[in-house]
Amino acid sequence: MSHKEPLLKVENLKTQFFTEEGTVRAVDGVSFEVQPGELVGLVGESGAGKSVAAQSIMRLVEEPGRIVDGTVTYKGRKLVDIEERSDGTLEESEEMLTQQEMRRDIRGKEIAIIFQDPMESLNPVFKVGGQLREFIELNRDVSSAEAEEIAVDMLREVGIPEPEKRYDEYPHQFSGGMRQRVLIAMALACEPSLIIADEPTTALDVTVEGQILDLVEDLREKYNTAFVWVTHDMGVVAEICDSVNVMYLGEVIEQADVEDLFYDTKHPYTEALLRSIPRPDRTVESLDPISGVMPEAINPPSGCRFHTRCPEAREVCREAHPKHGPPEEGVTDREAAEGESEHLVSCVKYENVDYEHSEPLDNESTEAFAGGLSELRAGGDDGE
Ligand SMILES: Nc1ncnc2c1ncn2[C@@H]1O[C@H](COP(=O)(O)OP(=O)(O)OP(=O)(O)O)[C@@H](O)[C@H]1O
Repeated sequence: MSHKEPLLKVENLKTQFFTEEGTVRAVDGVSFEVQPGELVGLVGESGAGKSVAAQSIMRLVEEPGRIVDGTVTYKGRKLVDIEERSDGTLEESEEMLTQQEMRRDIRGKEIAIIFQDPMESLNPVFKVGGQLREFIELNRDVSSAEAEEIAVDMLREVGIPEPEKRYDEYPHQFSGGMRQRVLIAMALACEPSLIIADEPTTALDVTVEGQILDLVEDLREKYNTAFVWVTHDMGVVAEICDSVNVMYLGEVIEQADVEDLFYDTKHPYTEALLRSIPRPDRTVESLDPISGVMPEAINPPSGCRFHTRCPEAREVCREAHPKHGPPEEGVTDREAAEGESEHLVSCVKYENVDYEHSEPLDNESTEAFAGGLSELRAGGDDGE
């Protein structure tokens, strides 16, 4: 979203799962950028496609999933460069890195990933220090003794008390927060330029989450590491993100700097997400969960995908798929989107179509308040 050369550029990324029930369009034309040292949020409800987008960047999508289109450029190298031909077959460019090159040059060293559940990433039968040391040895050109030294330093760096002693302990001897710190240590161990963090604090209680977010802020300043931060929690977004991509059913529907997103909100979905969390400038009484449950990504609604739940939906939203562009002056084509405005939104009400004259859709009667977004509300409530 800026004229500088970004660290990471994701363009029109599409990832689908080919299941017996049909094709799941998990990520459906997502574009965003990450500048060096920037913390970029990917936010949205469960099933929006955040995790699959994160996995796609690292080429870690598993069967029956496949990246079917798009480009991911990192420091000028093509992590993904796939084009869907008109006959539906896929063409990978020659520039696209092989899986071997991804393993050798990118994963761990250049881009590290932190998952929500540290127990998935840490082997319970090996000591924490040994796992950390092995990872460092594998990815950096150092001896075993040097790797051990770096590992202990990293444990200290992420705030683990008595790191020499904890080095010799097993994962189950660490609390959830401490385990997450170990994963952050592991992610940082090879001094990557980018860390992709997939809901790394969701399982933690609010106090520990706050400590981890503070730690990430400190480390980011020290190492100038950029982050892509996947979360469903707007409270987390407010606390640490520089810029934000709001996802709904596989699409980014609003992207902006964090201040603009919160104080100059454009998309009714973002508005709804923000209403569902407590904020200092709004009373708790006004908390309002989003009505309805997110539809399936196999059969996304026609037109604007949010129209079935949108309080501002009109007839036209059922038919017209909104373009992604700056909200001002109804500018909608991609050239304009790449111009001045850094705030992009996909909503028909900002386009020069017949929104004004279109009949409102009565969503409240068609979609009962089904109590969707319980997860989001829980995140928000905890944040109080
Ligand atoms: N292995 C799979 N097979 C089929 N569909 C999948 C698979 N993995 C993900 N999906 C589908 O892809 C879509 C996006 O899922 P994704 O996990 O990225 O959502 P998310 O926004 O990260 O939500 P969550 O926070 O629940 O992980 C969903 O519709 C999901 O059901």
